[in-house]
Amino acid sequence: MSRTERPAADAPAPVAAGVLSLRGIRRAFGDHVVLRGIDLDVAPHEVVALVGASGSGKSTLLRTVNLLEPIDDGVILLGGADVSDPRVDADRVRARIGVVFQHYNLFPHLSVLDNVTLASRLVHRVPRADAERRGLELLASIGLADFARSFPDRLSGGQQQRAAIVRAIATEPELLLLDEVTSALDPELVGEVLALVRSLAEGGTTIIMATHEMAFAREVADRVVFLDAGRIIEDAPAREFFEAPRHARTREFLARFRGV
Ligand SMILES: Nc1ncnc2c1ncn2[C@@H]1O[C@H](COP(=O)(O)OP(=O)(O)OP(=O)(O)O)[C@@H](O)[C@H]1O
Repeated sequence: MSRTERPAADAPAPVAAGVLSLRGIRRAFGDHVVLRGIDLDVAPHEVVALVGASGSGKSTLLRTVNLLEPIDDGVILLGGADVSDPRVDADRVRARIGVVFQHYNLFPHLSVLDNVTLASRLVHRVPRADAERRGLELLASIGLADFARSFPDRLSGGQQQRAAIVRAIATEPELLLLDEVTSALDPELVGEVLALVRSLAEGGTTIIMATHEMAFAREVADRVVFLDAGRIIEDAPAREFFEAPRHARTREFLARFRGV
């Protein structure tokens, strides 16, 4: 299912424009300042894990990237273009970003295949036959081809979440945002969803994933960004983040995840 192979580990840093750059992102709900000036750059093929305590602002940050949450201040560059400009068509920006939330939001009244192909057909105007061919390939790649014509309620939670993930990549987005995609699953279903995320990461998909799965972040992410009360406290290569965190707040946070 990979679109682009990830460059070899020793390849030079990509010279292409970053996929995403955030500068000074600020968001408050009334007096509650949730994002306090976030700067973040994501390069092509990078997998960034966004970690932090509950309420630290991870979901809000992902929602701002997808323009689902307005910002009070700052700039969002997607592929080098300022998409935080109020004159920008938010739907067109969203069409370039795949998003999967904690609760798999498949449309219950559409077949699994229609769910997977909907955005391609309606937003990207891909002919139905082509969209369905691609959708079936994607469903086959996650072992769900036999459920293509079923409604989502025939699937387990893990199967639904995997279908939601392939739906998000069916349009070949520039960036995939995953917001705690395993948090609502029974523990025995978590592994199958993480395996799919791992294969996308290995295939070169650019991903930002908010997660509480520290072992997974350590294994799959290139970088880990630690958000604490709306600020990025640490932003480091995954190995360095877990083995030699620089900040006391990071160490405190990681101490809660024994065995990582
Ligand atoms: N629409 C809203 N109105 C008011 N407060 C909000 C709104 N959305 C988020 N918040 C607040 O913003 C803070 C950050 O929430 P957010 O969901 O971004 O945190 P999080 O790090 O993703 O947490 P979790 O790990 O529990 O999902 C929380 O205090 C939350 O109550």
